[in-house]
Amino acid sequence: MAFATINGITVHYELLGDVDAKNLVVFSNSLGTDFRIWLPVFDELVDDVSVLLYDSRGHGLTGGADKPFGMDDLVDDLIALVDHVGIKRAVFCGLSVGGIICQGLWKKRPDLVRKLVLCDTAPKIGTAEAWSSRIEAVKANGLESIADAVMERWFTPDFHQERVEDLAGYRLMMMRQPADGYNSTCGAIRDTDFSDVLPTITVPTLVVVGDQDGSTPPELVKAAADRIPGARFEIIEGCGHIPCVEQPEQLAALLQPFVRKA
Ligand SMILES: O=C(O)CCC(=O)CC(=O)O
Repeated sequence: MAFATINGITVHYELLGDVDAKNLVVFSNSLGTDFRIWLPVFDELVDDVSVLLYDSRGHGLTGGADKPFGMDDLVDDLIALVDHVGIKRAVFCGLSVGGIICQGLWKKRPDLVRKLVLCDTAPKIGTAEAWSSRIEAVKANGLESIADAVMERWFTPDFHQERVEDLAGYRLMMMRQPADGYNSTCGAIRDTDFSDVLPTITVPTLVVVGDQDGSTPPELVKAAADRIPGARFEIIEGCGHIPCVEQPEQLAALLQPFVRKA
């Protein structure tokens, strides 16, 4: 558990392994989660893969929820954290809004990126109307009022039935995010479209999606992969929006050889 002051806010991060490791992966979390979503994947990784985990602005133990922020802030935080830790180049793996942040990182600082792993993400997610009405619902009635609908999108019916305790835990994780941080992140997603960035990506890129993702469906994610020259697209079976939680073995089995390949 480590903290740094980055761009005027406290950022919570964890470096597991060696900052100079060739196989270093930086993970960026999704809306309504903190970096613990990646721990089931970390458990599957072999010794020569090191990881940097962090909570994005307005989420987890990272500050910044008290002032409005946008995608530029989220991308600048990742760049500043990577510089702070002393990483020269790494594989960046982002889930959903975390994947959008990684696209923004590629746009601003391609020198930092060895490879990209984009999970359940797209250059543009959802419509402006849907994001604005979600923000209004959270302002009016809090995160609990949307929690059940979010869980339907995050996890498959099998997960709901068979992993009742985990479902309750991840529901709590979502509801414990600061509502203002959640809403600023919704606004950042609403106001971002990196469609023109994808064709500029020149590093090896792996794009994955859960076959039952209710937030960023396979067609949307496949369309994103199709815009990235040479990108590999893979579907994770029996999985909703959060493969690192629902199918960590399948995600690790794709991620690990991709990261380790010279
Ligand atoms: O998960 C994200 O980062 C954004 C996509 C989304 O809407 C997730 C959800 O369904 O709440």
